[in-house]
Amino acid sequence: MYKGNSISVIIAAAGKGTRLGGDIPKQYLMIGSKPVLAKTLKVFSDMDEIDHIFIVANEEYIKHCRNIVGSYEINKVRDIVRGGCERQESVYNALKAIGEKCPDTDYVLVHDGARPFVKRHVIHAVIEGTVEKGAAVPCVPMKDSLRMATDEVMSRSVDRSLYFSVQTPQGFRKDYLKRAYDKAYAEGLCGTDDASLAEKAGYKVMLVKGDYGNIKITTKEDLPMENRVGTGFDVHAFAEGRDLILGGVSIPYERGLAGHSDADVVIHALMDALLGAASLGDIGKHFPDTDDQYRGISSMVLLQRVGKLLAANRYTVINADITVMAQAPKIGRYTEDMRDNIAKALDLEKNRINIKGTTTERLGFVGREEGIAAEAVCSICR
Ligand SMILES: Nc1ccn([C@@H]2O[C@H](COP(=O)(O)OP(=O)(O)OP(=O)(O)O)[C@@H](O)[C@H]2O)c(=O)n1
Ligand SMILES: C[C@](O)(CO)[C@H](O)COP(=O)(O)O
Repeated sequence: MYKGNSISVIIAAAGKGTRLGGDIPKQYLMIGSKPVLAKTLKVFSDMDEIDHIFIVANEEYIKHCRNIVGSYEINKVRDIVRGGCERQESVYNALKAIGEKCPDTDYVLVHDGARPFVKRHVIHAVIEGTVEKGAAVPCVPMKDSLRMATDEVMSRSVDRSLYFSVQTPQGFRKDYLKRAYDKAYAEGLCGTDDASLAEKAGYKVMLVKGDYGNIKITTKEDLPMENRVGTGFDVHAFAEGRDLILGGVSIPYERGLAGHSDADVVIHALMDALLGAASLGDIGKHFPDTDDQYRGISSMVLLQRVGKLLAANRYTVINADITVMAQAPKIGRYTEDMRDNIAKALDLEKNRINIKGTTTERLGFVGREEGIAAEAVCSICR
């Protein structure tokens, strides 16, 4: 209860997300460990000022919505209402549900399910404005210069200080919003937001301070970047009669490394780091040493495949840092060529790859020159 008033929130989440594209509507995409819609709902559900939440969802996602409400412990959800073809129709359906299920509601906030970054201070400002003036919307000043297209090729500048970008939640006295929507429905009026319908019904709308971070996820550029790290470690023993291949470079030495493939320990550590960062398992899973097709294969070929696999999962490699532990031979003079090879296989700039060599001061199996070990750390994003 907010100062003796009951507040219901409509979360409009019945859109298809056509401008963003993809297999599922944007409100169900994951941001970190939570779906967009769960993040949005949680903000309102955790606020004492909010009494009731009504979600609007596409018919085929109502069950999924119910699961989100249960899994992410969203409280105060009174109904999940079927959406309409347009946002306006979806909100109207929820408004009718509020009338039936929570008739005690004094104020209604309407918020886009696709605005998960809304902050409490914006919601507070909207509530205060709504209680004071009957209708309030959050907005932010335009940052870019504005031009109005006058025909297909020409345009003229516009005074941007007169214009604001409007966000949600938009708050209204319930009777104002109901009247505005009833009128719009009866007269076939349309608006891109709730405030425009309230205005068409003759109500004045107060502007309150929004937040530039309160974006509506609309196109793929609006999705936050996901950064991940991975580590990889590999060891191969020296063997007589084999070539020594490190980072795709054939290094002149009296022995090579034993293995099913070319035993390029540097590339193996790197591939495990990349696969690990993307939660795609490890090289044993993708290129098992029980499979004859990988006998003697160049690890650079496998690295290219790992790069493609990451790209297919929309990951981009940011950088990789590799430490090669070898008592002998000294690898310093070959690291530039290794970096070139790796950058080429992953289609990256060379400065995203670093390779360092170290001895182990004659300690352990590396120190006894029984084999070579490599460790890789990488970071990827999507
Ligand atoms: N019929 C609709 C259309 C939209 N919305 C919701 O209204 C909000 C703002 O709409 P928009 O960004 O246009 O979402 P979509 O309609 O999904 O996007 P697009 O126009 O790209 O298809 C979103 O949370 C969306 O789920 C809704 O509840 N019902
Ligand atoms: C309601 C809204 O988010 C306010 O900015 C916006 O009007 C929705 O417009 P859309 O065309 O449905 O994206």
